[in-house]
Amino acid sequence: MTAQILDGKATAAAIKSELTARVEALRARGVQPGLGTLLVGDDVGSQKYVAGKHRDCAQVGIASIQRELPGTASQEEIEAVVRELNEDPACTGYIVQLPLPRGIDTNRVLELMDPAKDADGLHPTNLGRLVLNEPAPLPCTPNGIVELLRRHGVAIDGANVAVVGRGITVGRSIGLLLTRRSENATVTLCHTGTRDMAAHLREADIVVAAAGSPHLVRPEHVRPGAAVLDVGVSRNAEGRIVGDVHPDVAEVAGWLSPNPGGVGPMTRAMLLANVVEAAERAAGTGRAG
Ligand SMILES: Nc1nc2c(c(=O)[nH]1)N[C@@H](CN(C=O)c1ccc(C(=O)N[C@@H](CCC(=O)O)C(=O)O)cc1)CN2
Repeated sequence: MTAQILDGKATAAAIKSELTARVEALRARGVQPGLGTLLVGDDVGSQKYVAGKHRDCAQVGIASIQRELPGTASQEEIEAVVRELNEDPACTGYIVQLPLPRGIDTNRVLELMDPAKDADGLHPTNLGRLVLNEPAPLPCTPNGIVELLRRHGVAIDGANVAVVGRGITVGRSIGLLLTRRSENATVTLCHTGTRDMAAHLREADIVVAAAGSPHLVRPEHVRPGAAVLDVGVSRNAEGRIVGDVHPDVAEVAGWLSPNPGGVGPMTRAMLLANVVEAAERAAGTGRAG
């Protein structure tokens, strides 16, 4: 068996073209959505992701507001920019690029954000709304994974899903999405304390590998025909991306997301979707109420 590709690049392009039409409709009503980003420090990966987010904005007609601080910035300096973005009327939604430098209290920064402008869906109020099944911006990578599976016709309803990794942007939040009635999956969250990860993975119809551990998921861990999503990003000596999924998994899986070209572009597309949805909600034309 050679797995079919869960093509994030092509799917994100289709979503962006749908969003372009929605942004045009907003602009026709005098509403200009604007995405703000706060990048702290000089991590090359983070710089690249933020640059990609602003390129996407330009493509779909969303305005860009870019704020940068050096890696030496204090908690107070970071919080001052967050307050500015909360107040800036041109910024209809924004993100704080993660991770923040060591020594910064990330939760305090996220909690200071205006939840109505939280384009990442990571503010505690919005994560709480997700738990309560109330309308909220959804965390971008989990939402991108759900959309990628849906648009490729992979069944989620009733599926056993094994997630590897308990980080805030993916592992901890994806279970909240996938166990909603609308998705209806059964989710097992594996982490470094899990006794027999292989046993959980072998039971899964869908595997989400988000541990940041190169080639952690190997062919012998995967049930033939399963869908495997490779979210982890590590870099080799040449700076190339190495995912969490061993390339030989393609011989066993039914579906596989490439890395790069899978979940990354979907993360960016769903960020734009959150910005557009928030602007639509504010303009009284929202889909999500
Ligand atoms: N505030 C946030 N911080 C972080 C998030 C997040 O959702 N919100 N997720 C990740 C990084 N991330 C988004 O910020 C992200 C990761 C990867 C990509 C992407 O498009 N990757 C490309 C490859 C790019 C490359 O060559 O390096 C791909 O997969 O094809 C976009 C966004 C952590 N931080």
